[in-house]
Amino acid sequence: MSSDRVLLEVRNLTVDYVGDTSIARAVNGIDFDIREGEAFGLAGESGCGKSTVAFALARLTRLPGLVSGGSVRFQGEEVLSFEKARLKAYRWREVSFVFQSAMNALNPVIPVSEQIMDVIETHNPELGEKGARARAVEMFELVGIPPQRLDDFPHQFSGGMRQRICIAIALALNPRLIIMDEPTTALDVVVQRDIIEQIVELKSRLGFSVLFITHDLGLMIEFCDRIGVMYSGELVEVAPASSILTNPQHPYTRALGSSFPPLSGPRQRLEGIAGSPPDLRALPQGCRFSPRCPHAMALCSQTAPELRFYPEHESEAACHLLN
Ligand SMILES: Nc1ncnc2c1ncn2[C@@H]1O[C@H](COP(=O)(O)OP(=O)(O)OP(=O)(O)O)[C@@H](O)[C@H]1O
Repeated sequence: MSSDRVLLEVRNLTVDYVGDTSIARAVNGIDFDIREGEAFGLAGESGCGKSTVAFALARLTRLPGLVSGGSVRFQGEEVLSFEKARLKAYRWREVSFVFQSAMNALNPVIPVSEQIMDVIETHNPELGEKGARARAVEMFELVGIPPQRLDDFPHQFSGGMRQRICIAIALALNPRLIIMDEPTTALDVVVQRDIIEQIVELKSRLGFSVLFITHDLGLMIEFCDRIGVMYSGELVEVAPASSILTNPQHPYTRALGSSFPPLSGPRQRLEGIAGSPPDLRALPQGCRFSPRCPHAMALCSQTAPELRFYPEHESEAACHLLN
């Protein structure tokens, strides 16, 4: 269960990719909060900026990417101005990351035990080798892998098990926030669901928050408390997962929902979304979705709408049609 206490507060976050002759603003001043114990999802078509946001929150943006503005506050502290030592603690102890390709990041020539213990000992030198091993055993048990296998090499595990090991490493320091960017996409559907169910169970037991990015909208709705929908580097809607498809406020959210097969009920034709997202170097004036929006009005191609809270729907949306 999530509480009302805010863990991470993102305000006006802006991220650019700087080229030789032009700048692409991949994230354009977005605002959202992740609450304590909450699973927050970021949805949207490929290229809308989800991973760019995830990297910026963990201060992992690398050139040509540049966080050019805004604020990211973690428990009230400004992450964007952390010095080196504070950043190191933030990245592991407070926030950790699980990527799609995380399982390939395990070093193939080093036993898994050493790789987990290395993370634990670096951040908790007082535990010593014995203490670190005990913690590694505990983490293996937590993600459902027999601890007898701790000294095996990565290739001795299946893809699903390797991804569980990465989740064990991500959880080893008991972080408050786990950023998961397509954490199970490379795995088969049954293993994906199994791992997600396990993360849900761990989340309710340990109380951490999750930022979840996946193309699987069904999985996201099942797993998340709230979902932010991004379009062309901006948040167009933030709403409870339970109502985002049944009561979407923004035409893009509606379109995203109708391009997604229903989980139950009669089969429907997928409407899809005509057209494609704009080139970041040649953005339309006004609302970025207006050239594809079936309901666009004259105002939409003149003025960009702001994200506003609509209490009757418990959601925020950025659309002139709602005003
Ligand atoms: N290193 C880079 N250099 C230049 N542009 C980049 C770079 N990385 C990403 N971009 C651009 O930034 C935008 C956002 O990309 P990002 O990977 O964050 O999107 P995404 O929503 O996570 O996509 P996907 O779902 O495909 O992972 C895209 O237009 C992409 O082309």
